[in-house]
Amino acid sequence: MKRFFGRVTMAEPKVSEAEQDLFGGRLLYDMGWSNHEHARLDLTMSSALRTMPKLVGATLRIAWTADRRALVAVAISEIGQGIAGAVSLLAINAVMHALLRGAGTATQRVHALVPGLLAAAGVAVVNSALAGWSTSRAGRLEPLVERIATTQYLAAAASVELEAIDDPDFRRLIDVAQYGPGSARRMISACVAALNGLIKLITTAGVLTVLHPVLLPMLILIAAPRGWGAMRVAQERYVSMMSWIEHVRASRLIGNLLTDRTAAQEVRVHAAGPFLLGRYEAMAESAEAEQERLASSKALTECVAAALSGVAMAVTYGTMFWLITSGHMSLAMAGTAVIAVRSGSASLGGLVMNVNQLHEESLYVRDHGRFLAQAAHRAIPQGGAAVPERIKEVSFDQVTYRYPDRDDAALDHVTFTLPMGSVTAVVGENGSGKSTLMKLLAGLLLPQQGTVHWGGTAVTDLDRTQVFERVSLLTQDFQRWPVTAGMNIRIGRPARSASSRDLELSVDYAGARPVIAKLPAGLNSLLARMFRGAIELSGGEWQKLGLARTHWRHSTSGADGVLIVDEPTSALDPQAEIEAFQRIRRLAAPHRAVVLVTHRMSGVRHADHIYVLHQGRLTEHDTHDELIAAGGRYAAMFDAQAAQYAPTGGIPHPTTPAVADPA
Ligand SMILES: Nc1ncnc2c1ncn2[C@@H]1O[C@H](COP(=O)(O)OP(=O)(O)OP(=O)(O)O)[C@@H](O)[C@H]1O
Repeated sequence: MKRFFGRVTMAEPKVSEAEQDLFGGRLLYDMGWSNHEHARLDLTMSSALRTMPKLVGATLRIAWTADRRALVAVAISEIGQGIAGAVSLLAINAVMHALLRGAGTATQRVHALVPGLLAAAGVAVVNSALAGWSTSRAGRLEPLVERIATTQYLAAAASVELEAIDDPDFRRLIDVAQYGPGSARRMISACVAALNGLIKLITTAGVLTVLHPVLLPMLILIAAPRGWGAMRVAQERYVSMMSWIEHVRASRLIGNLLTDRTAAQEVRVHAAGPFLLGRYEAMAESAEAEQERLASSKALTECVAAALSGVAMAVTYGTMFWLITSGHMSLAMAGTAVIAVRSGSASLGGLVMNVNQLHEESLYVRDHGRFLAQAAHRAIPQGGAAVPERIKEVSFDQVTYRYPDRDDAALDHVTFTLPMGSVTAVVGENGSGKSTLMKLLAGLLLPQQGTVHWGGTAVTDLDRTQVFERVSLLTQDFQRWPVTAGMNIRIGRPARSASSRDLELSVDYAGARPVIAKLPAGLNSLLARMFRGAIELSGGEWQKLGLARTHWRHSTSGADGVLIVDEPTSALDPQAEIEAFQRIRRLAAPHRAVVLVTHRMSGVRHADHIYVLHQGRLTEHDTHDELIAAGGRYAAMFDAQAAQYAPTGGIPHPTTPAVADPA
């Protein structure tokens, strides 16, 4: 009994040898939608019904704002179909009466059938017209609702502070909310189907009650086991899915690695391919066994449900037989009742399934709503003071910043000034806080302590959109947009239209002319490997395009601003690197402050100011010559790199392998 009626539980799937080997144990994805585990497991009819109105209401509100006429049309046509169903039952009842209880000759009785049959045919025509109307209107609403929900999602994600994007909890919410729009779309069809089922059920129940009050509980008795069966199968499926989801994803991850482009070389040369394929097969086999178990369990549950429903059906027909023989019900009435019971039980079974689906989808719609609310809370504030055309300098005053999930500050009481027209270099070991400093400078992060001033005004009081307007970024992981080469440059200031000729200056500035000359359609060549005919550039060629983009952005603004260049030359050959540093230096103009972050000490020496960061603190500050003379951390870093090029530099000899080759 407990097997069928107890709570659905499942043993934790055994960690396969392959998972143990590859991941060191069970893989737990840091994905938001595993948050649904508890909500999904709580998938009982009562909990589904309790939360339903609010969640359905949220989707219907989107539909209402999207196209209220279409929504009203769907509602009217569904209600109309329900009424048509009831009228059709009454017409059938009239036909039964004329056939079984009518007086007169056979011809006269057949004639008496005609009005009832005509009414039934008319109702069927109206019913299918209404169904068509509903389908067409719902077909308009569904994509509209999905589009609105998707646009809301994308707009909200793009408008939040960078800090929110770095926050793991918020990232999880972004992950899970992406399923909301698709669910909202499916909720429309599930709502329509549920409304249809509900109205049909109410009208059938009404007709049955008119025929004989005892038939209504009988109807519920017949449909209830099927509803229970559907719910039970769904619960088992969810429990299994939630228990196996990590396993399935892990095997998919392994499978993807075998086709992945970046892994392709090692898959072949290191023979990682056959190794991973073996692990993939082992993991897939255990997932298949679970699918088989689930299918057998479903078959068994459905058999039990059908048997219970059959028993209830037999009791109903037995009761009807007794009612007929005891003279409480006419034969004609019984005929109508049989039809009503059959259509009513189908409606009830369908309704249970639809409510079930609504509940499932509504979990994702709820996450979508939660994401929109939190994103609004964490959005970059609109408005603020205008940034003056001339600001003379940008300065940091005792600025401290700590990432949300970190104990130590990435930047600790940092104070410095960037005058317009200067080139400032920031150096320091990995993780010393250079990139964080750049994000604060760009207004992407706000200090938790201290102030960043643009001119005389704190960045927190300024209109952030205007602050962003004054910043140009060229970071080591700059965006390689999957668009044409020309658009990859123009997108530095996308609002401004530009012809190929307009972009030429930037192309020349970045030394990218040979790169463009090699492309089949010049600036019009598509740089997106996923599309047919697109071209792939090398890392260094991409960096030249990135530099051209930065130039385009700067050359299209005359106001005071900051150019942030973070490791711009990591992929350039030595000659291109020297030229790139010279170009970056030339970018310092009276109305521009250039900030350069690099580990290449040769590119730093000509900067006007050099700041050394160590564990989030500014430890040294001066010109190259002064810092070398001081013999501190900067001098040590410079000497270490210079020593690599010294003729006497020792090259380590090959050593005996630490792990002996197997004999
Ligand atoms: N998004 C983030 N979330 C949490 N911690 C971060 C994040 N970004 C950086 N950190 C941490 O902040 C510290 C400073 O990182 P940052 O990237 O600013 O260093 P960096 O000097 O630019 O390093 P590198 O030279 O390697 O690029 C590091 O300890 C790093 O792990």
